[in-house]
Amino acid sequence: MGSMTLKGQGPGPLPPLLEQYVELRDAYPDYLLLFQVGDFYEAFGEDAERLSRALNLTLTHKTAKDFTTPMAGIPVRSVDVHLEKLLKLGFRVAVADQVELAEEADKLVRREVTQLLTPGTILRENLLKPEANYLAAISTGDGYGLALLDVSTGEFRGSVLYSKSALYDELFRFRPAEVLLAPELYHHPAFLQEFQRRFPVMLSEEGFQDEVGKTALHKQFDPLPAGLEHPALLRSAGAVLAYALRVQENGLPQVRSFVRYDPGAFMQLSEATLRTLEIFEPSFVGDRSEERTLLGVLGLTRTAPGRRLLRAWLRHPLVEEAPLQARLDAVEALVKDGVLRAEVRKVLYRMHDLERLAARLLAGRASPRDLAALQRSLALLPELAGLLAGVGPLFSLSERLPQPVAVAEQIAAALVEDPPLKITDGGLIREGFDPELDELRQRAEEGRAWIARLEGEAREKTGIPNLKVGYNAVFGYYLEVTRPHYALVPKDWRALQTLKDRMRFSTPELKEQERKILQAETEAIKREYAVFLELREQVAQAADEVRQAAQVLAELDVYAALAEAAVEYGYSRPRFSRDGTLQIVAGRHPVVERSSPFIPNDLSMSPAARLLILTGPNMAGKSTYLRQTALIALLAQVGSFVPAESATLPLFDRIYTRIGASDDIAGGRSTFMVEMDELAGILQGATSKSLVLLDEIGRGTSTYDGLALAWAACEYLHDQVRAYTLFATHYFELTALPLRMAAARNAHVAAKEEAGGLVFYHQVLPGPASQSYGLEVARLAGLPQAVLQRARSVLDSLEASQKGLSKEILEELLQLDLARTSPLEALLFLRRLQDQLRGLAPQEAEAERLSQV
Ligand SMILES: Nc1ncnc2c1ncn2[C@@H]1O[C@H](COP(=O)(O)OP(=O)(O)OP(=O)(O)O)[C@@H](O)[C@H]1O
Repeated sequence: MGSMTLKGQGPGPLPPLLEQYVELRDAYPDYLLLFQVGDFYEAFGEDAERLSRALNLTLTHKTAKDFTTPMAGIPVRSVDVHLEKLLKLGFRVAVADQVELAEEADKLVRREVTQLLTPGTILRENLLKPEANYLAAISTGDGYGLALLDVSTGEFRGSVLYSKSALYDELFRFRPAEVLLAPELYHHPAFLQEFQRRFPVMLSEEGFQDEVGKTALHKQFDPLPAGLEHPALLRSAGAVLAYALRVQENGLPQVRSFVRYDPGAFMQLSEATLRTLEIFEPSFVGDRSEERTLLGVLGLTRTAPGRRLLRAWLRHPLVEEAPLQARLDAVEALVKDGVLRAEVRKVLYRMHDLERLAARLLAGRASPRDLAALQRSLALLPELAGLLAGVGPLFSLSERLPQPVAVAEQIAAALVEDPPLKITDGGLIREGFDPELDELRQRAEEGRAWIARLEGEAREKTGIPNLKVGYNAVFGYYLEVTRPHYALVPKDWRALQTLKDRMRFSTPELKEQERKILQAETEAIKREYAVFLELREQVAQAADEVRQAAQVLAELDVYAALAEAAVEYGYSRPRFSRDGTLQIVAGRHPVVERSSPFIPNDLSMSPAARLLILTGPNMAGKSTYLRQTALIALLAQVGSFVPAESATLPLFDRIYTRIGASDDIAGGRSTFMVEMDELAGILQGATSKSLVLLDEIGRGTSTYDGLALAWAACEYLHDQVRAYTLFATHYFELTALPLRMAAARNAHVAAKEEAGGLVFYHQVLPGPASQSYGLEVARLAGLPQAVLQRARSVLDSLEASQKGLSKEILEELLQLDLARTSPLEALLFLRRLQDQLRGLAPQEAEAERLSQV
């Protein structure tokens, strides 16, 4: 319990309302408490300040006798919007509702915390994005145990990672909304700092206390699922579950299994690769538009589960050929049959998010509308299965597609067509479904019919021609008589209300009928509620089937989306080579080509030609070429068609990219440090089956250091690692590498200097570039003339002083035939080289030597 204090001013005691607030607030110390006061959720004191800052709300003050404290509030009716923002900002929120009616004005009503919300455990549909929403936990002990839980679908999985960088890469793929760290990590300042920098999400060490995790696991699963034998994984899985159970107090019946997966079964994609390839998000900070990402271009799915699956496939490409061919077969079938594709996508468009629906069903939280949506979706399944049945590669989908027809029929028989959202207001259940309900409704109906007849009968009996029967909320049913006819009102009528020119009456019979109607109606609503709960429970029996249907549909949706993209954008089916051949004909960058005309380019590599040195002026298109190569390889291993006329590729185990400068100023690391860090990771991790893309390595330091590092890295990749490497560089010196390395080649991106300046062809051709056009690009960018002129003269003198140094010396060395060189000749040759390297002309060199004698 807290200290019962509230930031404020004045000597007075806390008023009772605030005392109640402080008590609840202190019971949930790590949460931001939203405290219902009538139509508003309020926060007070410091929390009011936090809330107003977070949501940009006006800060007011709550004032009592001799006491005042800051106050901020949000209207109850728009709470969802604000909750969504708070969760996104990483808050945990406790919602305290008034749980009794305010009967007297001054009485303090009871309030209780009715909901806990944290970013990683959201179940409420209107607070969720279509994307998966993961809660992650990490602990150590013979590697890192990583557990991930998506409460909204029940997906529960985990893995063991054996290095910190592998852990980060994996986390970066899943992008958890909230992370629990075991105490040994949470209290490790260096780790915590680095972690927070990389993943600015809600962090805590909760769920790891003593045995709560184990207890939670044993309660959830009996026996424990396989895969939890690893101690660190067991701890993390337990923590995730315990934490989620604390928030979702009604339990997590939607969590039915745990899957331990092996990251080695997928292509490794480092965090840098996911970023630089702009698969999910544009890397340019100022640009948040998703269109500029691979997902933005390919994301033609029509259902939420399909969208989540596409994301999952993109972040975990496969490394085995057989399943990829199966995916490609399915995509191809839908590419070839445009009518089928259109039909399938049309049906999918009408499907609801069955995956989350199944989770809500299991959690006992499905609303009448959920069931109606389920029914409509299930009713589409036979049609879909029919569409797929005749199509070879899609046949297995149709076979795996369950047909819970009985459930759909049951819902259709029980539920009205367009049910209300709430289950407590009645109007849910069809006539003729439940005899008891029908009877209650019948009774109410009889009462209403009696009242309907009453008007005519009473007019006749009393002779009051304009007598009316009416209803209002305060008095119930009444008979209304206007002033001129007051004398005709029978004695036994009881006056209810007198208005200006009319009076309202009741009779014992009317009251009796009214009571009957009311009672029948109340009971009917109760009965409807019970019937609905029963229906929901029965439907929940089919939740596993619904979930499986959702999975099959998601897969179909992804195939159809990939096929749609393939047709729409002119992609072709990739082939996989066994001998390591890589042959891309007319490859394109899938995202860049969407927004501007694009020049396709070829690429040809093999184990015998696996290092490509790519030169060319700035802006020529070097990094675009590197990126498109990576994207084509990635798409192929997702099972998608690729943006190329044709493409044959080896199956890569990893894609590494080191492209563009990514500063990490917040993390206190220079551009160069980040670059070297990433390079180190690549050189350590890459294998002969990896695709490595390096752009201007060594740029961040002095020219010679940079050149030397670039050179050495190339050599290492060529000789030791033997990875497929594309190396884009401005160091012209590196174009000499192919002279010395058997499997290295030169290529350049063509540009030509013309009268008007530099013309870019964006065309990749064999051989090195003729020169670097840095100054020309600078001129295009509009650098002042004076600066350009000065740069030109500096460049001239630099070039003069280096003249002959690299190219000529290398040439001479290479041409020297040692078998025919005497020791003296060799010595003289060496001296001449040394003089040249020192930058001395022959006469100067002679003079210097004489002076030394
Ligand atoms: N094949 C292509 N067809 C059409 N436009 C292209 C092509 N390749 C690149 N571009 C365009 O040219 C511009 C420069 O491309 P890119 O960034 O790849 O050049 P770069 O050679 O890597 O430059 P720098 O050396 O300055 O990094 C981009 O705007 C890109 O859209």
